[in-house]
Amino acid sequence: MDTAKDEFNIPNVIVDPRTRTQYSKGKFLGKGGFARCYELIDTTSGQTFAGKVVPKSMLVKPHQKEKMQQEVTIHQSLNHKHIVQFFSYFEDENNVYIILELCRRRSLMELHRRRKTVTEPETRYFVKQIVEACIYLHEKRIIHRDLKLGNLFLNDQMEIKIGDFGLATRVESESDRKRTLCGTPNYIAPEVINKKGHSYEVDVWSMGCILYTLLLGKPPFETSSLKDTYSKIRKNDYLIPENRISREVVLLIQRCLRHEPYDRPTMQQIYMDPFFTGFIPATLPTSVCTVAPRYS
Ligand SMILES: COc1cc(C(=O)NC2CCN(C)CC2)ccc1Nc1cc2c(cn1)c(C)nn2-c1cc(Cl)cc(CCC(N)=O)c1
Repeated sequence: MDTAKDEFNIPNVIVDPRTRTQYSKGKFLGKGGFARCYELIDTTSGQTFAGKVVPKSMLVKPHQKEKMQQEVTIHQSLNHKHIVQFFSYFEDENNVYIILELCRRRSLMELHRRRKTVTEPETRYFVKQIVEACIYLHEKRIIHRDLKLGNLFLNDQMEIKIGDFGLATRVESESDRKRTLCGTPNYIAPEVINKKGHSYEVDVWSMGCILYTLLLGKPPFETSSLKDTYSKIRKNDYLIPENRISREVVLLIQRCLRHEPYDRPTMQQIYMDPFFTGFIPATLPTSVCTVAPRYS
């Protein structure tokens, strides 16, 4: 067995001791938090996965171990068309490995960066899939808490797959309000900044930010400093140029970005919103990663 190691102590052949599956290490895909992500190829089936690799040297403090365990426990429990499939989790002497569904078209972040704004039919197509997955999560009493373009992965069929449950949590009861969030969500809700209790409504807030960013080309509260962004979020200070997008989606964004959590719609109510009565393409070509589609 080839035990050659590169600078990150990842052997070129990785073995899952439980299933005895052998993976060869492929292309570096990117990094996030403590993790580095690689293509991992099952040497028997030839199937390629996204392998998140976390050095154990990064998991020394108890709360870091607990956070990793929480991510695995939650992600392992999920099974939905629009959520990244969790396949396996194992470790060797140096690293922890999480074997996940590979999404070859990367994420909405790259599409957004390339396209700047997307059309309303594309937005309905993507957001409908995200909301279906969130209805499933909230029914299982799970809050994702870090819905953002970079966590909304895309497969070769241009289907959405929600990933990265590193900030996700389980709500103990319907009245349970979470008080802590260790980490900094990208589209952070005001009740999290103000350290009030928070719950499912933080994912709805993120949906408002995602809708705004896809359609208008930049996030609603963006400034040059985190402090100023937090101040705008606290004051609910954002503008929607109403002449550029339809009335329905202006109203939907405004409802999702209401300062008070209980004033926001549930995911089910978003799903039933008039915005989704507009044209929704059944599929999208991969060309939308670079150019707007022409609807026949
Ligand atoms: C073929 O599939 C992919 C390719 C690429 C890619 O082309 N990355 C290039 C690699 C070379 N450098 C120079 C530019 C980016 C990136 C992601 C791919 N797929 C891909 C990546 C995936 C997943 C599924 N599928 C999952 C699940 N988790 N992660 C994951 C995990 C981490 Cl820790 C970091 C990143 C990178 C940040 C990001 N949001 O893309 C991703």
